[in-house]
Amino acid sequence: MSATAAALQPGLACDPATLRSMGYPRLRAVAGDIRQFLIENVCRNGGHLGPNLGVVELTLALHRVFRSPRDRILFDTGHQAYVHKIVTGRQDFTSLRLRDGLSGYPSQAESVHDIIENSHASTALSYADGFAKADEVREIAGRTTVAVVGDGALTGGMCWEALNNIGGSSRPVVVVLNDNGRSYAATSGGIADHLADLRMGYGPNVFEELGFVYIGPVDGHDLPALEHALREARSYRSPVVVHCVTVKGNGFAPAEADANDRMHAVGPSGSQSKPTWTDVFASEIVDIGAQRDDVVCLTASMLLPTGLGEFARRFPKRIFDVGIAEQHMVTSAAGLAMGGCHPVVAVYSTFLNRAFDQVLMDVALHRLPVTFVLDRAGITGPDGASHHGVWDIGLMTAVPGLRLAAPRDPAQLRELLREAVVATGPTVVRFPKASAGESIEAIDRVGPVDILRSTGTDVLLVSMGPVAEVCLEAAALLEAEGVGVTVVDPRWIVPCSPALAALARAHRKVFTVEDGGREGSAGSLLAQAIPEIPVHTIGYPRAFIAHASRQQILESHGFTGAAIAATVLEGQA
Ligand SMILES: Cc1ncc(C[n+]2csc(CCOP(=O)(O)OP(=O)(O)O)c2C)c(N)n1
Ligand SMILES: CC(=O)[C@@H](O)[C@H](O)COP(=O)(O)O
Ligand SMILES: [Mg+2]
Repeated sequence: MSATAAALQPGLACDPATLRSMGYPRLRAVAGDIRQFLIENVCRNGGHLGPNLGVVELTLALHRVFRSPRDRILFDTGHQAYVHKIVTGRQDFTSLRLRDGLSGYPSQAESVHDIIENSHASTALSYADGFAKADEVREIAGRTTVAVVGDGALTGGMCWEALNNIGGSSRPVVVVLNDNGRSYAATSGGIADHLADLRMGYGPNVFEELGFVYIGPVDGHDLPALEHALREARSYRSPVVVHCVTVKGNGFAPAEADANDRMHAVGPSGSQSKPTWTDVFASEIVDIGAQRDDVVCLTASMLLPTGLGEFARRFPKRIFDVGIAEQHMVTSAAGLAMGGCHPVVAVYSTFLNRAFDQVLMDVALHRLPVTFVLDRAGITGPDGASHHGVWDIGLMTAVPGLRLAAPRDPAQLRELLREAVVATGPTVVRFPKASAGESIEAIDRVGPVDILRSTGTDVLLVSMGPVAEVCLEAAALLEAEGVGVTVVDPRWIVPCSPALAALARAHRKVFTVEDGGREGSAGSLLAQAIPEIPVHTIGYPRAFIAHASRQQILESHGFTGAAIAATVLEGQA
């Protein structure tokens, strides 16, 4: 019987205890129901379909062999934890990734079975190392720490730092390698080649060399084989790697046939796709690449999501996919720059967080011409707190010599990207996960600063990035209240330009609006430049912001014309 669209067939108990009481025929039927449930619900609401279809049997086996939450089951990245949620009491996916609904990642608030909420890859083995050490220090025996890590995540350096610490110890850690041969695209490089050898059953085994017992390759869709391997792993009471071979998108032909990414992440059904900021970048970087043969592009396993697909097709010798390895990517870009290239590092804002030291000490300290293109900057939405790109401005304001641009529209993205790739030092260009919108013309330009509207000097409204439309709406509302407003767009928001400071000094009050955190904001740089004039910064609080749609979060944080106008009027008082 196929599962209903809203929830698994009522009464289909598939909690861990019930799962343990089932025979394999019944289990296989449950696996089929779960697969159908995932297809119906994720295709409707959006989410990570391919990864979860690939771990149905694996997750059932994990919960039959290990006793969560006493045994911890950690999911690396967490995008593949839907089945885990279904078997731990959360079978209504109608609210998946919606405001106040089910998170698309493990959530401690949802269940005692959920542990890692961070959606950044390659962390689970380090958590496992810590948990196992804590049990040893506290002399808690008899439980196992299990970490499920994908072959893509395994290309992340943190995994190998953790393997170095876990291997050879006597701590009961079971690493379940979910090897489907893909990140988004097929994984490549030395680790991928080694895993391919192991999948064929031959070759020296890196895990054994590091002090692990290696069990595998195991068919990741064969329930008896999986359980046998996991029971054996549990029995060793020492570090073990169980190498499971799975199929991303298993059981759903359109996913299995998806050459790009096996339906890694699908949008809500019926969602219209207007040209996005990523599309604008994707076309401009190809034009730049055609004119500049020193321009090379780098991605951390996200070639298509960051818009580099066409660049890769046109310039196959000038594209580098380094795996999920942002720290390495940045310092490799530093090497490329020292070697005479102009690297363009395309990365989601939130994932650059982990490469801050590399930006600071490997790129900026050497004053290198590297351009960072930060997609998904600002609020992203359904992926929740660890995916919002709200820290990049604050981090980058601390980097000496680095300049950061926040385009307001497609035309400015093209213009600022071209300015960035001819800069002699490090530059950043950031834009959100959103449709690119219409161009917003300037009425004048003072130095690098665009004047968008000017009806008086009571208030200077500084629009930074994709907020010009709501700033202009606010200005119209304020003018109706008799407040004279000038709206400007600095374009380069870090560091604060003298032209912007001079404009601000000609006004009574200054308000800045930016799609980023208030702490360390570009607005705070302006405030430091003009201490004699009050500057009010509109941005996000120093908080982790829960998942909802981008628009819902923008509105709830005052990013509307009316709310900005009200803030200005209050500030005027
Ligand atoms: C640090 C970091 N970089 C990039 C991403 C984006 N991302 C999410 S899932 C994924 C691929 C993960 O591949 P794998 O670990 O093999 O899991 P699978 O989807 O194949 O199950 C990537 C690159 C991320 N979550 N974290
Ligand atoms: C889990 C992960 O990090 C990515 O799959 C992310 O969910 C993709 O985000 P976008 O949908 O914004 O590309
Ligand atoms: Mg994978």
